[in-house]
Order: sequence, then structure tokens, then C-alpha cells
Amino acid sequence: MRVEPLTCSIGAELVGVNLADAVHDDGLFNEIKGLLLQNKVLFLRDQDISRPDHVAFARRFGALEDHPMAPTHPEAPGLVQIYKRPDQPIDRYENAWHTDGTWRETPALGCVLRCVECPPVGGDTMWANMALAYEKLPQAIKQQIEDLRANHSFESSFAAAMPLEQRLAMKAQYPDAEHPVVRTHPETGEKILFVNAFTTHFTNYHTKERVRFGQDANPGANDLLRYLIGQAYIPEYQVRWRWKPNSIAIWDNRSTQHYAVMDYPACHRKMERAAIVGDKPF
Ligand SMILES: O=C(O)CCC(=O)C(=O)O
Ligand SMILES: [Fe+2]
Repeated sequence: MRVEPLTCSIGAELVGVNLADAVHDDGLFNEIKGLLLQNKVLFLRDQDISRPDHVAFARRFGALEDHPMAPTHPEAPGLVQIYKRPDQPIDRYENAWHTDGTWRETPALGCVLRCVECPPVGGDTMWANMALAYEKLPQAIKQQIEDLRANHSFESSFAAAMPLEQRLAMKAQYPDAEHPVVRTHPETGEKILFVNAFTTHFTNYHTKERVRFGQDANPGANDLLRYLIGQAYIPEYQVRWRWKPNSIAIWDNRSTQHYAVMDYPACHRKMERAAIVGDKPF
């Protein structure tokens, strides 16, 4: 196996690996898992993997999530279909920087996403390294946010396009979740900046006198939250991946955000994803 970094910050392509082999090969699986912790997103091309093997590979990391909105594949329960058809409106909710499912008590550990069909050009996906984003924060900001907690809601993002009744039903099932603004990676111990498009507000901003933020003489919680959310937008923390059919991305959802670029005209874009259940951020 060859490991080819795609940037200096995040993401590596694995060349010469058949992901289906890792379903039964413990050594190979552990190597891939280690590389994932190190690089945060792994990419592979030309993976002619069956849907059951796609699911079986993802299952090696843990149980798979269900998705409240997307249908799972009839051939492979646990595999969620993200299909974009030419007759659908272009706007979709994945084109915002986000960490999957932070509106849940336990956001996903990670995802294994395969491209089935994609536009000839456009429709890339981008990821950002949120451990690096944390590390690069000014010391004063790090001190300011160390014990902050924040509220996360699906309503602040994709629910905007949902009919009200569906939204209320989902809200009953998934009330808002509260997470630390800086989480600790349960496996690597890294500190991670953990706010994204689902984050609505801080829940304990008032408990400590906050230091001055930027040029603003009267700093507000919202300014700080916008600033922190904006760290994912910095290109030095990002990688951008160009899809082809049978390309696969595996990401650590605990330490990254991603953004599905919506720059292509009406066409088919078919992705299939298996999301792995994560633990409670601390
Ligand atoms: O379609 C993509 O490229 C990624 C969409 C997304 O945000 C996800 O699968 O979590
Ligand atoms: Fe996502």
C-alpha cells in the first residue's frame, strides 16, 4: 500500500489497496484505522466493492447509524443513498461546512462514502482539519473557550427546507444536543474545535468573564461563535476531493468538517454512505 498525502494538513490517498480485503484482514484494517486517525480523511480510487462489503467494512469501526431522512439501500441495510436527480432543486443542505449529526447526543464517529455516479466536472467534496483549526487559534481565544458549551440543532441547517410537520416530528425525536466547544478526541487525545453549521449558541457563555474579542470593544457571544465557525473556511486547513465512480472517502467525523460543493448543473450525482455510531463528545 502507498500512502500519498494530498495536502500538508489533512487527507491522504491510499493506493494499491482493495478495501474489501480489510473486511476480513485484521492487519490491513488496523493499518487503515491508524492512517485514518493520522490523516483524518482517506481517499481511494477504483474500489469495485459490493454494497454488502461496503457496509461490512464500515461495521468494523462500530455499529452503523440510521438516517432520519434518507432511505437506506434495499440490498444493504445501513447504506444510505444520497441521490441527486436532475429534476431536483439544486440547493441541498450538504453545501455548508458541517460535522455530521452534531444535533444528536452522539454524533457519528465517521463515514465511508462511495461515489456511484457523478457529474463530469464539479460536485467535489471538501474536508477541514478541526484539530489543526484549534491548534492555530490565538492563545487568548483558547483560554476563552476552554470550558464553553454550545447548543446544536438540525433546525439551524437542513431543516429550513423541511415541511413544518416533518420538522416538528423530527424535533420530538431529536431534541437539541449540547456539546463542548472544544472536544477531546477519544483515541488520539487531540483537542478539536467542535462548532459547525448546526451550532446555534453557547449555553454557558455567561459563567465566566470573557476576554476582549478582536476589535470589538463590546464583544458578544455571537461574534465569537461566528469567528469559531469560520475557522473551517480557512483553506490551509482543507482538502478538496474530485470524485469519480467507485472513489471512496473515509473520514473521522470527530476531528473534521466537510462541505459538498454544489457547483454543478442539473445532473445525476449518486453517493452511498455508511455512517458509524459515535460516542458522546467530552
Ligand atoms: O455528498 C457528499 O459529497 C457528502 C455529503 C455529506 O455531507 C455527507 O454524506 O455527510
Ligand atoms: Fe455530511
